[in-house]
Amino acid sequence: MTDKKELRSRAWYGKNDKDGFIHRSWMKNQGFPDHAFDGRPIIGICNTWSELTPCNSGLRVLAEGVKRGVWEAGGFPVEFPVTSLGETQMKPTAMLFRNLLAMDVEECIRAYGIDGVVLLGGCDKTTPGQLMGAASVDLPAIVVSSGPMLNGKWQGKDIGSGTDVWKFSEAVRAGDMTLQDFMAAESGMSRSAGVCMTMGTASTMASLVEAMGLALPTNAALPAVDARRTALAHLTGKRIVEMVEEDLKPSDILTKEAFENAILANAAVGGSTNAVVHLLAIAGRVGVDLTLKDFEIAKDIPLLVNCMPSGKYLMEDFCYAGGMPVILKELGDHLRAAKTVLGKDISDYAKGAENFNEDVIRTMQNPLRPASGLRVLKGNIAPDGAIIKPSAASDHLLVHEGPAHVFESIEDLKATIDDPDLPVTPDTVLVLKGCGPKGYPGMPEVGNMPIPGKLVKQGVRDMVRVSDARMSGTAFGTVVLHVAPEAQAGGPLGLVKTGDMVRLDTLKGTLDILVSDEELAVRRAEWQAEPEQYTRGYARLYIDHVLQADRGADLDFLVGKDTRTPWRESH
Ligand SMILES: CC(C)(O)[C@@H](O)C(=O)O
Repeated sequence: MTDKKELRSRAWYGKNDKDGFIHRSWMKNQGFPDHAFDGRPIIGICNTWSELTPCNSGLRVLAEGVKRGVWEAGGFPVEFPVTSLGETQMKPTAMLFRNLLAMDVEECIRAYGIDGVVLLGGCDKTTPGQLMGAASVDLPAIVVSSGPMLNGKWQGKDIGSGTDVWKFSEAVRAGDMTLQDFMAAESGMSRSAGVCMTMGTASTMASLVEAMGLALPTNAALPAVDARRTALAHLTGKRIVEMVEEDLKPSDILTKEAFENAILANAAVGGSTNAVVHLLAIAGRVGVDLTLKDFEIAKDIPLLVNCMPSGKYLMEDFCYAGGMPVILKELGDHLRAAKTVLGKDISDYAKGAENFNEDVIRTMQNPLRPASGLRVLKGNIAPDGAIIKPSAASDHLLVHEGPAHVFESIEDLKATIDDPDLPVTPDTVLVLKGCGPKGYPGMPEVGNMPIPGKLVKQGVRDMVRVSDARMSGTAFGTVVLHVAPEAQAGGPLGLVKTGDMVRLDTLKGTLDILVSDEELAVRRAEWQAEPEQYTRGYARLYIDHVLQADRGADLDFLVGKDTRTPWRESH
């Protein structure tokens, strides 16, 4: 007799009837011996590898590392593919499909006879999509991230994914860089497997995964092609078998405190604004009451990681300086008590951490910026909130008043932004509508609008920009994002007109247009939503059910979880 809980996989592979025969026999066509089905933990390796997701192109190697570890620990590893989302390849935006991936992951984990799962992801949306899906089933789960690409190199200098693309393309528009050089830089920027080697969204999410204790220490920063990442995958395979034995589930790890640690860490690393929608969506799955207001806990956390876009180095440098364990050590008492995949407190990740380069990883006493947390804004054009990343903004624009120039759509922006007669000055506030979850659809990374051509040529590099869009985690500028509700959902952003005075006060946390309520009521009565362009399939489902940015842009019917094991057989 044993008091051990019967493994979930026994409902598939532990039966001596027709159903057990079917489940085992067909699996045996891959050469798995009888003892693979002897009651050992079966570990799913949920792989988002795809040639169309360059960030995840190294995941096949890591999957093999995980398998070695699972076998070594006495488990049985089975790899399965799920939808993969190539951030830089998908139109209109990979974000449209994050919830589709989450559904795919959730349904696969639930439908298959596995006891625990290793999530192999890394590209921006694959990390949150996998976590959302896994949290909704709540089997033991652990992450291995793709890891960043090697530092970009070009003309003897380090160049960073995304961040330098935005800089170079503005330089071309300003006439400061030749098109030939621009094209040549492309090959030097992406030199190995892995995700953006700036602190973009992918590395941000990997850093937060580590800060939430969902992956083994050092997972965030080890370069994708560093052999130590394959060793980490091996160790992760060993650990997930133990986690199944301990019944250590996402709901044990993803507490409110873990989300608070992610928010604190996001400030310290100068992380992506996209973390906000992803953390809110993951929290919704596990039933943690996380709101935009909770992001304010980090407003006085200093910027410690000197990586682009907020600083100058890249992820390889961050890794060699000591990586996330050093950040967790610096955060020290700010960190909340929270259990990790190791079954211990998160503070355990910081033990033995050593800072090998205090310019790359600053100390609390000598930060890059004294306060780095994202700021939440509210006001008459963002009643449910908007966000701004002060560490990537220009100090002189953080409190600003100026006339709006409105782009009614992304097409309007693209057609007019380089018009030499565009009526804008450096004080103008650029406002873009129609780029929220329903509007685009999918809430793309277009919030960091280009500076109007005539101003770029005058040397202007930043202006206040406001939209219902997101922006790349690698981008910079005084950019107000995620305005909720979005214009297409009837939010007051849709009522802004060119010439309205806009007041941004990042210090007070406000964003308003100086237009009377009466005038706004008149405009509202005349307002009409744009005609829908996506009328079928998943996009239709998405538009009908997506929640606004302040609720993580999940689908309304995916919030929460269902931890039941399917009880009906397939034959
Ligand atoms: C650079 C990208 C594609 O925009 C994204 O990966 C991000 O960091 O947000």
